Amino acid sequence: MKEIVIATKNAGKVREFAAMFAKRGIEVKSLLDFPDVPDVEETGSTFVENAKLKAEAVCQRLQRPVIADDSGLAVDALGGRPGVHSARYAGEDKNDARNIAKLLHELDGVPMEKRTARFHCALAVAIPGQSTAIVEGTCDGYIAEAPRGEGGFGYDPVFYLPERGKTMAELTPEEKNAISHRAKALEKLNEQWDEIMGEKGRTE
Ligand SMILES: O=c1nc[nH]c2c1ncn2[C@H]1C[C@H](O)[C@@H](COP(=O)(O)OP(=O)(O)OP(=O)(O)O)O1
Ligand SMILES: [Mg+2]
Repeated sequence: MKEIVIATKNAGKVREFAAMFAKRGIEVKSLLDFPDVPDVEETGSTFVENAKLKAEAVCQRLQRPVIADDSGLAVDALGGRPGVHSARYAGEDKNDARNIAKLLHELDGVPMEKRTARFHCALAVAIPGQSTAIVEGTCDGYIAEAPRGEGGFGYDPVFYLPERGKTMAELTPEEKNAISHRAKALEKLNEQWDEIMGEKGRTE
């Protein structure tokens, strides 16, 4: 396999997948390259369900192997919210800055030790004629009291990693791609690659 389609229009995800698959010599395409593919409604109640919905709909349409990523942030003090609603937390327009502002507002007055949170990533791999495979990864941290850093995307500027004394947005792309929920899910996919991809997985 020389090329894989990621069923996303999120440019931040595309950048990270492109960097991580480049190590295997695989080129990443996304729905930004297939503008005619309609949006898939994320009607599931879990990351896994939504990743499956996206991967299977786009695989059905393109008739080739497709990976979808459904991911988000679960904050303990908010009972796991925004969770699967992370992208549209502050409104349908999926605005990162407004999502962060809403999150900080909801956590106003909550002390640092109670601001524990976790990023989740579910990856669904849909291949024509096969059952869909799922891998997952998580990354633990805290919600900072103010945004910091320019890297990454989404909630990265407020996702604080105590062991580094930095937010996810203050890491280099290489550093983020070594520890993120997405990187951990991809590691699991790598371990199962031959099994999942079969003949299609060969690099030649
Ligand atoms: O590494 C991350 N660093 C920061 N924030 C992140 C990360 N990973 C996911 N997130 C946030 C962004 C968005 O608010 C939600 C994903 O929502 P999610 O539906 O999976 O993606 P999306 O709608 O942006 O693109 P698409 O569905 O086309 O893949 O979680
Ligand atoms: Mg989405």
